[in-house]
Amino acid sequence: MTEAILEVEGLRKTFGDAVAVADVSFSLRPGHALAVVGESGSGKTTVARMVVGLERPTAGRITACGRDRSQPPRSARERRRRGGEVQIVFQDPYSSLDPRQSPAAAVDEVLRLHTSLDPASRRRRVTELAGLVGLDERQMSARPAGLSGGQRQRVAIARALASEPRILILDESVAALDVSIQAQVLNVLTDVRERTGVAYLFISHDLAVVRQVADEIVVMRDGSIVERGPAARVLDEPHHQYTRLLRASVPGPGWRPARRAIRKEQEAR
Ligand SMILES: Nc1ncnc2c1ncn2[C@@H]1O[C@H](COP(=O)(O)OP(=O)(O)OP(=O)(O)O)[C@@H](O)[C@H]1O
Repeated sequence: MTEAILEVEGLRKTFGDAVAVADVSFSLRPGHALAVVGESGSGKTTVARMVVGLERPTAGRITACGRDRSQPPRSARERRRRGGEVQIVFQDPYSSLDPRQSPAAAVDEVLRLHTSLDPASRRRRVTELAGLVGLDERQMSARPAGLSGGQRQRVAIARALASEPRILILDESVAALDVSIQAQVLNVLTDVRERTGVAYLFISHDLAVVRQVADEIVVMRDGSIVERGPAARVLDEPHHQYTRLLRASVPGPGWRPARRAIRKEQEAR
């Protein structure tokens, strides 16, 4: 079995008396996509923030690319290396970009920080990354205000990929987009994974979205994992009642109000 690119063991985070993440363990294989699902407040974002280094774990271990990152980095170099290995794309494409900076300049900034490419090679790489996410030259030199939500999220993905991360965390990255635009960005993510071999940690409350991208799923409730397994199995034959509840609350073909769905499940057992 391939060694995990990301390993999380016994991860815990408390804020004062509040337990945001109780005890979470999972692993992600290179090039795979693991979704962390759960309703609002279940601790998904806190897990993502700890993995990328924005939040310090109260307990537990995070190993990415074979190196421990449970403790803060000891040097600027270490910080930069960690930043290169794991990148994150947030939910809100409107606030995640500098309004004064063109997408090309934003991507170039990351290339300058994380690579030793000369200016001409950086320009070529900016064009390559733009192609990877489906943005043209005009869009790459526009101001973010002149781009649509989907285009901005493509910029955020291109910028995140500029450091050639092995792991990309997508924290509700398509949640703010219209359904048709969501589908386009999810297609971009599928292409990117195929072409680069990057692994995804995909945080979402939306099971319909998760179905399109994830190989495996962990289901979080109140800071703990209540179910895990291959995506199709968890979505089509959930073992845990909470997963059934989540699934039942997704409007779509066969949708029923959650309470009734749960009662029916219980009656059927
Ligand atoms: N900085 C913080 N200070 C205090 N409590 C926090 C902080 N960050 C998160 N929490 C709490 O931790 C719990 C988990 O929050 P988290 O954002 O990780 O959940 P989530 O599943 O990602 O939900 P959402 O999708 O709404 O962001 C919540 O009860 C939240 O209020």
